[in-house]
Amino acid sequence: MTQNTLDARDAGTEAPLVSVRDLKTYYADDSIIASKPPVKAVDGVSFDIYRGETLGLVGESGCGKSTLGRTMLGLETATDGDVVVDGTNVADLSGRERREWARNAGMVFQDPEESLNDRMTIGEIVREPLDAHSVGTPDERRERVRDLLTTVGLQPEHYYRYPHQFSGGQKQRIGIARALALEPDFLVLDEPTSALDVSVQARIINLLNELQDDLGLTYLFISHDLSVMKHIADRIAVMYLGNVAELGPARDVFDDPQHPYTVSLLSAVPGRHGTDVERVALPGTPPSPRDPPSGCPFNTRCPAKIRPAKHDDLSVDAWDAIEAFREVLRGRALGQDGVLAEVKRRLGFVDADVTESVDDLFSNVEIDGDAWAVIEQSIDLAEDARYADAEALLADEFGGVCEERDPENELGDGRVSRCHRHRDEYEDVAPVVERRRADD
Ligand SMILES: Nc1ncnc2c1ncn2[C@@H]1O[C@H](COP(=O)(O)OP(=O)(O)OP(=O)(O)O)[C@@H](O)[C@H]1O
Repeated sequence: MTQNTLDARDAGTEAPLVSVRDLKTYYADDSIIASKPPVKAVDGVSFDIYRGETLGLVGESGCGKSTLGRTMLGLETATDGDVVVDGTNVADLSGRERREWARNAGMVFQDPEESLNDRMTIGEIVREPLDAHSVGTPDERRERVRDLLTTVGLQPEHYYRYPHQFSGGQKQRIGIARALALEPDFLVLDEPTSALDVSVQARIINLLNELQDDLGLTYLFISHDLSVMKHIADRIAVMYLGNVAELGPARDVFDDPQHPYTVSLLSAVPGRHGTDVERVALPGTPPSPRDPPSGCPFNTRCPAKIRPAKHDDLSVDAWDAIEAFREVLRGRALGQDGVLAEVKRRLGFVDADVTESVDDLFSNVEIDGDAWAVIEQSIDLAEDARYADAEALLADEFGGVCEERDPENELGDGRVSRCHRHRDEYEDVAPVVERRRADD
């Protein structure tokens, strides 16, 4: 990206190529028997992508990256919100217009093995979009394919070969040539290097960077791997459970992460800037996108969660035990069949698994006074299979602001970090994470 582009954006005079506003993509459960809540794969995402830039989208598996990319291309239908490309709302397009939009955008997929049809020649694979849109004469199309093969670093003679004759990196070049066939302005690159060896990854990233400069392309580059982003992204959006937790210029996100989730992701990148950043291990697993937590989506695993002041004296071990017990309760509440639970309650059933979890979690930690009284009440409810009530009691007592309210973006200057800790009344993220890690 040029300095002029950056200046224009800073001055607010450059219009974005793509604007995503409060985008939601939910997958409904179609089964008639036991219908569950929808999977909230993308749950209220907003950002802009400017012409000629690469926005890196990073996050753990299942956080909604692919769904977001596919929705932006009109390959999934948004449940709510807008994707506006060059002033046109993708959701409003239909028929011919949607085909036209598809022409101006393309997608490169993770696994070149799977995305290339082994029974077609390379020429046919790359030519397919040109044939589908009846671009030029057959001779012109063949010529264009030969040019495209050269553009991505292959040979025109490869036209009549088959995918199995190529290496992983070469196959990804074929996938890129195909995505470029219709001269798109905007490309979604979904983990395009994840299936490749590190040295091949670097070559594909170089190719993508060169193509961007030569053809003025705009990229959404999806990866679960933050270290890859360093080599390609101008800005980075960090996604967690269907939401963007943090977004900012790549260098700022790397050098000065603001959101606790980014802090923990970065701590897992080996040898970051040669520093010896200690790893922040996240407890538990991401919650189900069918049943995201209330308040901040990251609150169930956050290493900097704001705790209610009245329980300031509880140790890190005590908090870990309480959070782990709450996760057990949430899991059981989610898997609970209402009728079966009612029958168990009436029969005076005691949930032995809960008793075992309680022994496991609480036998070696000290929790006294009011806090323990509430935990005991919750254990009684859980042993009666009243998991949701047990969890609600703990949420009331130990929840705090992170569970009560979804944080807004609390930063300015082109950066986003949705965390309550950026407000003046709370201590900053970094010292809290550091202290809790030291106490661990
Ligand atoms: N067609 C579908 N029907 C129902 N649920 C889906 C569908 N596609 C994705 N999901 C669910 O939506 C959530 C987000 O999935 P998505 O593939 O977008 O995440 P991701 O971050 O790209 O993960 P990965 O890196 O593993 O591909 C997951 O819980 C996934 O199981």
